[in-house]
Amino acid sequence: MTVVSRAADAAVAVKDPAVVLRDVSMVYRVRASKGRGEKAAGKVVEVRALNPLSLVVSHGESVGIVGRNGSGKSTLTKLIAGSILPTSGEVRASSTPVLLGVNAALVPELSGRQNVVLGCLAMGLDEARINEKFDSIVNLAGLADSINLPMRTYSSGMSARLRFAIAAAVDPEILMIDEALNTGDAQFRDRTRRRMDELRRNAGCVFLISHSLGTIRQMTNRALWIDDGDLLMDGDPNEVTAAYKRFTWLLSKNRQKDAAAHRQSFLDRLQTVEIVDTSRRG
Ligand SMILES: Nc1ncnc2c1ncn2[C@@H]1O[C@H](COP(=O)(O)OP(=O)(O)OP(=O)(O)O)[C@@H](O)[C@H]1O
Repeated sequence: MTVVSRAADAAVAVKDPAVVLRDVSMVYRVRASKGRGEKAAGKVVEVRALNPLSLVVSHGESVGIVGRNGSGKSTLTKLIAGSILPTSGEVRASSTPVLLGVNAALVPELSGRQNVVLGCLAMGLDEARINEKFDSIVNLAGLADSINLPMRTYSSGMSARLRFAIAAAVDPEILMIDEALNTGDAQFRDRTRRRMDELRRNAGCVFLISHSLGTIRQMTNRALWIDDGDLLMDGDPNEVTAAYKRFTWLLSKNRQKDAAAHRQSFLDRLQTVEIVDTSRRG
C-alpha cells in the first residue's frame, strides 16, 4: 500500500506504511449503573474518547504517546491493535500489532519460566523457537536468579520486565507498549532501549505510552500529545514533551486560562491531514 498524506498543499508519499488511521474516532457507549435518585441510571451514556484523527506511521519509527489521564492514549493504542473497533474511520496495519499492557495476562501462581513458555505459545512461537529464545528473554528481563520462582513473588517492576521481554521476543513488526517500562530500573531501560532500537532497525515500529517524559525522550523518535480526545501535537519528542510539561505545569498552578490558551495554540497550529490510498485507485 502507498499512502499519500496531504497537509495543506504539501503531499507526502509514504511507501509501505506500518499503520494508517484515517478519520478515526471513538465514542464508548456505557450503561450508567443504577444509583439512588440518579436520573441517568440505566440510560446509555456516550463517552467521547477520541475525536477524528488521521495518522500515518512508517516502519522504523518509534512513537511516544503522552497526555493526561483519560485523554485517549489507551483508546488509540487499542484501536491500532484492533482490540476495539472505531466508531468511525478506518485503521489499517501492515501486520497484527502486539499490544503489551500492564495487564497482559501472565499467571501469578506459575513460575517465571512457565510464564515465558505460556506467553510465547500465546504469541504463536513453537517449542523449538521458545527454546531458542528462552535465554535472551530471561536476560533481557534481567531475571536469571528468579526465573524459577512463582510470579506472584515478583515486584511490579520484575513482572513488567518479563512481559516486555516476552512480547519483544517474537520480533513483532508492530509493538505497542502501554506504561510497562516505567517501573524498570536504569539497567533495564538501557537494555530495553537497545531492544527497541533493534526492532526498529529490523523495520518494525514501536508505540510507547508513558507518563514518564524522560522515557518518551529517551526511547522514541516521534511523539504525539493527546488531550481530551484531541491530537494536539505530532513531532519531535523533545518539543512535544516540553509543550506538554508546560501545560501540566500551568494546570498545577491553577492557571486554567493560560493552560487553555496554550492547548488551543497547538490545536490551531496542527494541520489537517488528508490521507489518500493511491493503491486503491484503478
Ligand atoms: N471501556 C470503556 N468504556 C467507557 N469509557 C471508556 C472505556 N475506556 C476508556 N473510556 C473513557 O475514554 C476516555 C479515554 O480513556 P483512555 O483510557 O483512552 O485514556 P488514557 O489517556 O489512556 O488514560 P490513562 O492515562 O489514565 O491511562 C476516558 O474518558 C475514559 O473514561
